[in-house]
Amino acid sequence: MGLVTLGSKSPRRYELLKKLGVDIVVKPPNIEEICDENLSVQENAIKITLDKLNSVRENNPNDEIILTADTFITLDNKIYGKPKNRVEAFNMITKFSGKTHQVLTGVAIYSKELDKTVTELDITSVKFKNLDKKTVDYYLNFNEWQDAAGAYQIQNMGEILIDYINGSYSSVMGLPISRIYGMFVSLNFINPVI
Ligand SMILES: Cc1cn([C@H]2C[C@H](O)[C@@H](COP(=O)(O)OP(=O)(O)OP(=O)(O)O)O2)c(=O)[nH]c1=O
Repeated sequence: MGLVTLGSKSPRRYELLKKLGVDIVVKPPNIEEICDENLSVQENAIKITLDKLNSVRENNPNDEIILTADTFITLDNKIYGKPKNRVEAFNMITKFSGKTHQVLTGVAIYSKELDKTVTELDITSVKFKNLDKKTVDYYLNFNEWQDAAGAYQIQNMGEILIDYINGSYSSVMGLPISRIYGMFVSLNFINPVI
């Protein structure tokens, strides 16, 4: 099997992709993540994922397989990315308290051999428990909010905030592994027939 260029600086994405047994080289994109107000939330998730893909492709025109992704959260038509500071993180988690939000993860994969790009969008629902101020502050002290869309990390102590999820756990972490397997198969990169 060939080498996958992972266009992401996220260590979670690296670990998740590794589980598929592929060899990986990390080459993060160089873009500003800008949403287009004329697009829907879903369209924006794919747009930013493709912006990342195009950036990595431009800088690495000889790479065979390039994968990029983008994760953000929506609740009541508002988009939540990574919080800039602890106050923003506190407000985000408080907004999610007792409610169900959607985690959107867009994925784009380019195959040079086929000269083809495939994209998918995973939407997973996450229901938060009713959280009092003390619990939110207790969670924020773990400092997981600093590098996660929505200010929590399901794979770490973020689990204490969650009632249940409906969808893909790996997608909430940053990469929907089951979908990516299907995308690799469709691009003939993984061949399940031995
Ligand atoms: C909701 C949630 C997000 N996250 C992380 C996954 C992503 O790394 C991050 C979402 O931000 P992204 O902007 O999608 O990704 P990134 O900036 O970390 O990396 P890159 O743009 O280089 O690909 O939030 C978790 O680790 N756990 C969670 O439960």
